[in-house]
Amino acid sequence: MTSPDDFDWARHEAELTGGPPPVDTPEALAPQRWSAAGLRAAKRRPIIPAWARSRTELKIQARWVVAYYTHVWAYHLTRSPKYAAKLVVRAPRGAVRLVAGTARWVADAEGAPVRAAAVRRENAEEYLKLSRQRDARVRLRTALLVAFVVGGTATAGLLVVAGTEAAWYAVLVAVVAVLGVAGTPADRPLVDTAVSTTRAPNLTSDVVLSALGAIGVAGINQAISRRGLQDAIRFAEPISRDGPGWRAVVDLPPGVTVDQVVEKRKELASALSRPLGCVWPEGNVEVHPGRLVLWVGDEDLSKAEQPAWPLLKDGTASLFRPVPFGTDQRGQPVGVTLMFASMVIGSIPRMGKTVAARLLLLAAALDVLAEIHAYDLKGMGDLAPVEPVCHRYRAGSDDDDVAYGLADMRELSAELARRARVLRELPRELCPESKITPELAARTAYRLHPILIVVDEPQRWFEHSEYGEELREIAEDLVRRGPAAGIIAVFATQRPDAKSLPTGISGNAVLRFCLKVMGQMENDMVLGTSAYRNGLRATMFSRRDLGIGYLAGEGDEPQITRTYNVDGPAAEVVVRRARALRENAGRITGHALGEEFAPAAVASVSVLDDIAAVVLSGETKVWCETVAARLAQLRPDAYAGWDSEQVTVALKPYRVKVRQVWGTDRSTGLGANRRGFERAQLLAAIAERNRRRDAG
Ligand SMILES: Nc1ncnc2c1ncn2[C@@H]1O[C@H](COP(=O)(O)OP(=O)(O)OP(=O)(O)O)[C@@H](O)[C@H]1O
Repeated sequence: MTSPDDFDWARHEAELTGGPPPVDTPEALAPQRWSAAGLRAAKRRPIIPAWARSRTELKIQARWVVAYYTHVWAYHLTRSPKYAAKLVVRAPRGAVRLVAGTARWVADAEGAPVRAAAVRRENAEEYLKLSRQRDARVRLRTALLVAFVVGGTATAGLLVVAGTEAAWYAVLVAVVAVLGVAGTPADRPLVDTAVSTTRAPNLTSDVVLSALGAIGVAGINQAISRRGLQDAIRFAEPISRDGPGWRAVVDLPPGVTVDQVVEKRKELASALSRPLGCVWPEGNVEVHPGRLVLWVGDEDLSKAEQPAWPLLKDGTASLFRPVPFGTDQRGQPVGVTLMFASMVIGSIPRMGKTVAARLLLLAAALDVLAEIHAYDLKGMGDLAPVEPVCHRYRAGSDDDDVAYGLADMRELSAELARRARVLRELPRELCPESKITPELAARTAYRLHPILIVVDEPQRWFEHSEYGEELREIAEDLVRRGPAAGIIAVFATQRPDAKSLPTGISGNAVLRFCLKVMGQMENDMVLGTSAYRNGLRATMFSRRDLGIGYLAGEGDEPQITRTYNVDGPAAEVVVRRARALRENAGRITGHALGEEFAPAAVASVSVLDDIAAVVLSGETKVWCETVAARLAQLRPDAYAGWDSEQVTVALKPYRVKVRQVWGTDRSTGLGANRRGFERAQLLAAIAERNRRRDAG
């Protein structure tokens, strides 16, 4: 027999009532109440708005207000004679209007139609009431008028008898001005407009709904046909002004994700009848994947006027703080904090990578502590403006250019090892959390200042037949371990594929700036795995969106950013100022100082051959640290500062396995297991390299 618990009560109840059992419990249907837990989880809005918290932004806003009102004031001042003439011409008409208006007011003309209506209705009682009211009004107003005329005449008489000539003119001007204003026709204002604005159409819920219904997303269309337009798509917040545009927050129908709409940005712009550069759909995955934040600007972002780079004319920068990089769609400044990060910049050709990379170099130039290494491997001279402040600089990708880069990268690799040692050994109170602080960076004794290396088109390094592998290994190592030691590596490429941006670089960069790309693979290469799937699609940018891209890694959320466009000549001016700052601070080094850097000698020696030279023939296994010490003795200019890590990095491209090997510590005479390799593997790697080299 069925027990009461096994009995399907819901089904039988449904059969009796003729409907399906309710899915939502009463609790789920009850309206939400305020709760302490809810309040604790609530997001607090900043007390002081973002623009007032940033000194740069405050400066920009203040500058705008001053510039705006100076313009308006100067504009009207230059037209004041014209305004005066207009007032004089309009004064007679003003006088007529004033007299006629006063007469109508005294005679209570505005009540005439009501009294006439009472007459037409033959309503004697109402007419009598209205007449009495009119008589009282006329009496009062006539008395007021008489008093005003008597007072006015007496004042005028007093002025004529006792007033100065200046007072007469002042009164005359005032009277003419008042009459002129009174005589101004409604359709021809007295003053011209000092600024012209083109108001874009307002964004209303109807416009958004019908646009979303028109872009051909199957899930939206099905929901609309099932539930109707108004019920299929809901607005999570009221549509509001947000900067120079409108912001609509929409919950797409269940099952539809934001990336489906982002993909149709062009169709959406067409459905909204707005230029493509005005329509910016984005997701808010933190809420749910169907939460669409649609920002529709008044002006095409690529055409909208952008403020000048805040550091263009004055100011200095610190790489420990965000440096001005661009503005978002709303015109708000976007900064980039370079310290403790590596960065990749990618896009199809001619979208603004070099301008973005140069901007970072300019900011670094204005931080006198920063040591700059710049590589323009395209060789077009785009980075030439920053050459006067570079510690290392090279344009081009011929063999000797790549050799120069390799020599520098080896130096940086050794510097990385030195810094790691210094940071390890520094007292905790000086270096909490083993992190470089601005104070530590400023202390010359430790040489822990920020180092920025920017490589434009790094694939030309990585594809080099002889040095490519080693360059790639060091670059990956710098991206991985450099940030913690204050070495910031920035790679900008127009070919974001595995060869140009090896996974060791693309996977480990903290900051990412992706201008227009053509496909999902390049998109994810620059913005990170799954970026495309999460609706972060730099494919939506058009070819006209120069300098506009997704910047990820700076804030909580990736943001659309349009870089400041500092062109070559402007960059030169900034660098002149930066060089003067650096000269004053005694911070001109390396290339900028005219120092000879002998890359050919350094790079022409092969690390592999040098390692082979220091491994003795009787040693079957050798520790990396032993090799590092011997290399430093062999060629101090190339290997000073090397430790076990550098030897590991140098051997990696040649597939010599570094693992724990048994050996004897010569200083203590004790045996130990430490990182090292087998000589046989090293010799095999050299043989393989020689074979490949001979094969061409
Ligand atoms: N923020 C910006 N605003 C307006 N125009 C820009 C902006 N950034 C770059 N541009 C323009 O875009 C064009 C291409 O810039 P840039 O040389 O930096 O591109 P690129 O991606 O480095 O090109 P390539 O792939 O050839 O290296 C230039 O004419 C530049 O003036």
